[in-house]
Amino acid sequence: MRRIILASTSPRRRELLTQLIGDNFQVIPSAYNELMVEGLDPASRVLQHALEKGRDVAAKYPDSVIIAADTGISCGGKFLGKPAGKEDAISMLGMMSGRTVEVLTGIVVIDSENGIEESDIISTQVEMTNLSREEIIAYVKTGEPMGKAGAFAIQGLGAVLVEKIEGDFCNVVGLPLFRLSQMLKNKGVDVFGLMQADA
Ligand SMILES: Cc1cn([C@H]2C[C@H](O)[C@@H](COP(=O)(O)OP(=O)(O)OP(=O)(O)O)O2)c(=O)[nH]c1=O
Repeated sequence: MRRIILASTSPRRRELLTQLIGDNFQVIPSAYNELMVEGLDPASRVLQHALEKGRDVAAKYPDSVIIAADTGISCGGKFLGKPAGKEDAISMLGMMSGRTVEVLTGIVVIDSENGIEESDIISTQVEMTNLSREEIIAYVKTGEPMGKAGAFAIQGLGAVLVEKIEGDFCNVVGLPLFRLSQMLKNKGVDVFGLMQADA
């Protein structure tokens, strides 16, 4: 079975990929600095970041299947990434309060044996509830917003902020598992077969 590598530092992405293929992968973070790409629209930005992360690891690990992703929020066309600190998190959540935002994940699967890349941008519409400043400050004080695009975690306490979504839930967390399963199949990775081996 080909070596599968998740090019990510995200514990959430690791958990999501485990849901799909068990422990049949290695985690090797990319050395790519996400700050390097500027001036792109939100969708192009997450795609470019995902591609750069995947290519960085693919160059170091031949004969593998490399998975990389990048998630951001488009709020009225403005890109929101991970908050720089508590004040930034408060500002982001205030901006999103009562609005429908677009969570965008750029996803890439690279066959580092032949260099063939497959990539996509998956969008989930997320309707945020109205939040008072007191609620926002209380949520930020839990610490959950840090390290999360848009300063919330839908899979955690952040569920309280989300009235409804339209699209893939896993995509909001950080890996669009349905689309990823299709991309892995195109690279000869049979997720059902892998999980049978683990059963
Ligand atoms: C919107 C949202 C994001 N997130 C997290 C997933 C990602 O870890 C993070 C998105 O930021 P990213 O910059 O995409 O990912 P990362 O820096 O955490 O990890 P890496 O680049 O090494 O893959 O936000 C949630 O956990 N829940 C959510 O609801």
